[in-house]
Amino acid sequence: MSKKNKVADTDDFGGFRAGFSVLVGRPNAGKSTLTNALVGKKVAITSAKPQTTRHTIRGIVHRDDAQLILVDTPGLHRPRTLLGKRLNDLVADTLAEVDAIGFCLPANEKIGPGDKFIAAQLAAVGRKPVVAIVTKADLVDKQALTEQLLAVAALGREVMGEDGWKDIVPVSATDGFQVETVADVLISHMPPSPPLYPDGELTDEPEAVMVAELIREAALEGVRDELPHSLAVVVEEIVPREDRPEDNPLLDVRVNLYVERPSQKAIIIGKGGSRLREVGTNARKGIEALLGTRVYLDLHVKVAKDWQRDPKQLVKLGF
Ligand SMILES: Nc1nc2c(ncn2[C@@H]2O[C@H](COP(=O)(O)OP(=O)(O)OP(=O)(O)O)[C@@H](O)[C@H]2O)c(=O)[nH]1
Repeated sequence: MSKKNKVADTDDFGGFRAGFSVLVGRPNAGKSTLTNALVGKKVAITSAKPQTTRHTIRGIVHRDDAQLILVDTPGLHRPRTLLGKRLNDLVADTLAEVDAIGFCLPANEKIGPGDKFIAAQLAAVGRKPVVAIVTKADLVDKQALTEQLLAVAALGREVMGEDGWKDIVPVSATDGFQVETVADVLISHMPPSPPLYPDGELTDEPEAVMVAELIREAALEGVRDELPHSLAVVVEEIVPREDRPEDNPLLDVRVNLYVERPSQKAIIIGKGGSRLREVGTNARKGIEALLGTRVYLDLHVKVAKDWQRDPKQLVKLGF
């Protein structure tokens, strides 16, 4: 991915680095929790298609000197549901497109067949930097952590050859221990590159911008003359609904529509809420197609008289 985005090999972009990374590991290894800790907010947008990749962005770490884009792995951590060539293709595709791989192994569980299976897959990819991340460090004492680090190092030498993993980092995503270090280490393996995505809050990320645009379109349908520039759409949150079956996920998308006057609010909402329901239904179809998953769309219409003049609001609204 990043290679296609590189502008020139000779330019070092003022020391800026940007690229793609994937966290792999068996189920329950702590990948999602670590992703959220790294990204620093609840982002779990699914199935948006960034640039040239087919892979889902799980979150983006923005820094003054770097950008780390965490993508999802299809299949790697679910070996039982995929067989043979298909699995190998999927794995090879994902792993070939990232700049570094973070291999998560929990500190509090012995290395097992699931870990070894993944380790072997990683070794088969060859030449990609693999950073071993020993997760849930808070669950064990120092001695047990040391022992696990040694066992993980031994696994690295076993599958990757003498040099083993590029780095081994213990981390606790829940108490923040070494989360920054994980980011530092992964970023050290990113290539020199300009930022690949705009910085900022969820509202500035490509998926949220597109979601907002779909809602804006639907909300203005047929009433464009009455609501010219006074409508701002802010995606507050895109989060997966908890306790959904894995094969039938649902995303909660919470959105505020800001208008300037109560009369405009009435137009958007319509008689008894009928128009807003229609807006929601129309927008939802587009959003589901965009994100590739079912969506529960929660729309709120608010009057924010001065939003066009308030700099803080403007930033929030993505201007
Ligand atoms: N104590 C502790 N628990 C953690 C930590 N990270 C994750 N957990 C817990 O471990 C469990 C699994 O974490 P997830 O982040 O969902 O693991 P995952 O690898 O994304 O799991 P799959 O989606 O099944 O692949 C959850 O109950 C987390 O709360 C940690 O640093 N410390």
